[in-house]
Amino acid sequence: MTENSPTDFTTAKSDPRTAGWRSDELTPPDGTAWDLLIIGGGTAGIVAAKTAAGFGANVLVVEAARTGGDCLWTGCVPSKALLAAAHAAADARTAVRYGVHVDGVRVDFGEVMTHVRATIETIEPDDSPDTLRAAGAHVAHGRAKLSSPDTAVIIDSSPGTSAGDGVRVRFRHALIATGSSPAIPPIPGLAEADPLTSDTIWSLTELPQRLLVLGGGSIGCELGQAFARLGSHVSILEEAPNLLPREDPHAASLLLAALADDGISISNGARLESVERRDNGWRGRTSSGSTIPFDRVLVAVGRTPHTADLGLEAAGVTSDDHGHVVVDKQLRTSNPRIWAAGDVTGHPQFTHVAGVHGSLATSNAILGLHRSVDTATIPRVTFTQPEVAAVGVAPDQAGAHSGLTVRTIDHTDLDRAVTEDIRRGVTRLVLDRRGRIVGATIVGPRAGESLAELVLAARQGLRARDLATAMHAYPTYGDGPWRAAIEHVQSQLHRSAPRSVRKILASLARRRAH
Ligand SMILES: Cc1cc2nc3c(=O)[nH]c(=O)nc-3n(C[C@H](O)[C@H](O)[C@H](O)COP(=O)(O)OP(=O)(O)OC[C@H]3O[C@@H](n4cnc5c(N)ncnc54)[C@H](O)[C@@H]3O)c2cc1C
Ligand SMILES: NC(=O)c1ccc[n+]([C@@H]2O[C@H](COP(=O)([O-])OP(=O)(O)OC[C@H]3O[C@@H](n4cnc5c(N)ncnc54)[C@H](O)[C@@H]3O)[C@@H](O)[C@H]2O)c1
Repeated sequence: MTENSPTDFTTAKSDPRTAGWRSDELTPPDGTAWDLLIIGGGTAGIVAAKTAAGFGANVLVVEAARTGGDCLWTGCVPSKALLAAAHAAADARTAVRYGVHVDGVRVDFGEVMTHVRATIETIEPDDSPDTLRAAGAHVAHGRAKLSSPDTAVIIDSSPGTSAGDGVRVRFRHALIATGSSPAIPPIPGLAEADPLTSDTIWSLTELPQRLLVLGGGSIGCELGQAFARLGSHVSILEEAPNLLPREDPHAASLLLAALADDGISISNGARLESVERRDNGWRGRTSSGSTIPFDRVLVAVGRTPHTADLGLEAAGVTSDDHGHVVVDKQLRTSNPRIWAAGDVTGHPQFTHVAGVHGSLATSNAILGLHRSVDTATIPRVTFTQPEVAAVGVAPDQAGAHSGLTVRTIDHTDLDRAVTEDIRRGVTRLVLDRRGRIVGATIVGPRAGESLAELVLAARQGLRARDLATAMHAYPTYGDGPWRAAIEHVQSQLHRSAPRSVRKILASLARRRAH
């Protein structure tokens, strides 16, 4: 796998190449060592910098490109802005099912991308160098490389500056928060087809007519659906038997049906073997013997951590076979002075994880705390329509653990889903022997929002009966988890209650259903 380097996307203020970023003095205020040197100014680095400055520490953030990182410039923010436009187009086209006729839906891709850029520019000030300085951190533009267990060299990489030997800085603690880049598999002919990635797709000025998406994970499904709804003919090729292979297969099958409704051709269980040029574009050959014609290909097969040229060895920091920095539960590396946070650690790659990591590692480093990361209740949401949201144990994994029960509520007769005529969806709760919620998967509109109470429940060890006794507003999608919890409580009562009580419960359940 090779790495792609990020490309320019906007001309917003925190891009040093367009705004003449000013680097702060690299000598620490006490003249000896920085309390915390942060390498990388993405989500993990930014949260760490604000946390450390809040503790009164002398903190220096070194960022090689633009503060804000992947999430702001090429990840969550542009992808959700693009999806908002795509979903609006699809809603307009399908409004006819409510008797609302929206004739002649036309997508202007240039205007869609203007909306995407405007979204970034609105959020960008939260992550800018000036905001970090206002919080009390020092910010430098440059590439940092660890040079010993307590020093790093910072090389200014702004255009017009000569690389030179760089400036050596000393630190009491350092945080590696260098993130990751899209991986490109070595497939014959792929490089010649100038593959797009989540870094470069934002520079498109025209909608590709035929887009091949390699990988049916979060990026492949989100961007595949976005481009299909904006007007591209999209094919998704996923080597695993299901889309979103980390999620419950039932959830994946509902998403597959929705993507097929968008006109997307999906090939599961097949690999791309080679790519060759054709007169009118490109053609991919798959391991199942089929061919896929396309104009552009988007590669979304996972990510490579940024550790290749970081001086890990000189600093005594261990990395694993994939290049991820190895950390313990407290996010400390094999060098006790050095910590790591976010995508570079190999923990689930989400902005909320990067942010929590940044705060936790900094508190442990600066205050000497021993807080551990919670890996059991990390929420994950794929922002397709329908959304696929999950936390904890996936329902299909429940069988692998003893004593777990799955409660499933199909959305076909969930009143809110019926009123909106969006009945393709499901809520599944995974409960342990004591009825505690240890996992949940929801597919449907705003599933990410519905998930929040289940994340809290799983984190706090709440039981189905706690959820069942909390009144939920009618009609909401929150009815899905509520009904699943009630169903569980009822089944437990049925098991233990005498026949007369069971009859009363059954009649109550019947009345509730009417
Ligand atoms: C298309 C897409 C959509 C996504 N959508 C979501 C979503 O909806 N929700 C969600 O939770 N997550 C989403 N993610 C994932 C999320 O963007 C990442 O998990 C998150 O941004 C990781 O943050 P980070 O701070 O670890 O790394 P990054 O944001 O990558 O920051 C690392 C920074 O370090 C800098 N750097 C690297 N090496 C050096 C060096 N040697 N010296 C100095 N600086 C250096 C880089 O320039 C970069 O700015 C998405 C990702 C993609 C690609
Ligand atoms: N909504 C969100 O939170 C969100 C959205 C986008 C990205 N992300 C984060 O970004 C990370 C990277 O996203 P991603 O989609 O690149 O990775 P991913 O790991 O989510 O999915 C990659 C997919 O590509 C498949 N694959 C791998 N090699 C392949 C090959 N040669 N041919 C065909 N398929 C192949 C894998 O089986 C997998 O399903 C995700 O893990 C996620 O954490 C999050």
